[in-house]
Amino acid sequence: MTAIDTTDLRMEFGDVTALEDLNLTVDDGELFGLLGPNGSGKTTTIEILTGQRRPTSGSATVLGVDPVERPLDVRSRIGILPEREDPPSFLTPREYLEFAAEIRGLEDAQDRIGEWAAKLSFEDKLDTLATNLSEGERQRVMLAQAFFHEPSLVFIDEPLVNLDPILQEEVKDHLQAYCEAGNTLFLSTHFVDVAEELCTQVGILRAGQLLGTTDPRTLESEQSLLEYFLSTVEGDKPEAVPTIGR
Ligand SMILES: Nc1ncnc2c1ncn2[C@@H]1O[C@H](COP(=O)(O)OP(=O)(O)OP(=O)(O)O)[C@@H](O)[C@H]1O
Repeated sequence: MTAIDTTDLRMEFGDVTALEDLNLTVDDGELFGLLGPNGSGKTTTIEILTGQRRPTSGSATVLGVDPVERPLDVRSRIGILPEREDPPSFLTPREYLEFAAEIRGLEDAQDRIGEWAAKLSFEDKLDTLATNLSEGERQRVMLAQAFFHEPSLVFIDEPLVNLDPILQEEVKDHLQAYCEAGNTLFLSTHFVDVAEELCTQVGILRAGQLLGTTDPRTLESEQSLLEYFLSTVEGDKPEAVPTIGR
């Protein structure tokens, strides 16, 4: 089955073409990573697929639903974590997650909140105002809201940003287990090493054009995903691309 399918998806902002006729398919169970330089159209792609932005032309289906015609329907079926999005500063994680649970019609909110706070190690901060949380703690709360209603498809922009190395490893394990259970993950990232370690499919975007997709596990043994990325994008020096450890 296909989780995401786009046909000639195009987004123009005035004279800037953010996406140029994107044709992309992501199958169920894939851990898909969209890699690309700054301004290549990754966020725009996620915004269209999650029903937040109407494309200039072209079409898409997400879990079989058109995100342009039925954005609320799509958003009720998926999880979303945009880049650098925080819980409201004036709410505690518990209050914010209760609010998110109510919107999603979850009846066992307290159980799920407890379960995800334990999984992401913020049980002791559940009743602390978000303004008093560290960046990494806020990212954990946002990860919990993306997953705690158990959607079969989640979109995440930079999943590991601000997490300490221990939690990064735990979140990576979670993301892989989530897809091994048959769910689908759509990541956007600048971190080639993260994509290489986690993803089952990687798409390379440059200036709104999808230049190629590959399964990093099937690259020639002497070719890293970083080399594939650079040769696909333009043959820059490896130092031009950040890795999570930098
Ligand atoms: N609302 C907007 N109005 C005008 N131009 C926009 C708007 N949103 C994005 N753009 C432009 O569209 C292009 C793609 O932007 P987008 O944010 O999708 O890239 P990105 O790959 O997510 O970048 P980054 O890696 O820097 O986050 C860029 O040239 C950007 O300046």
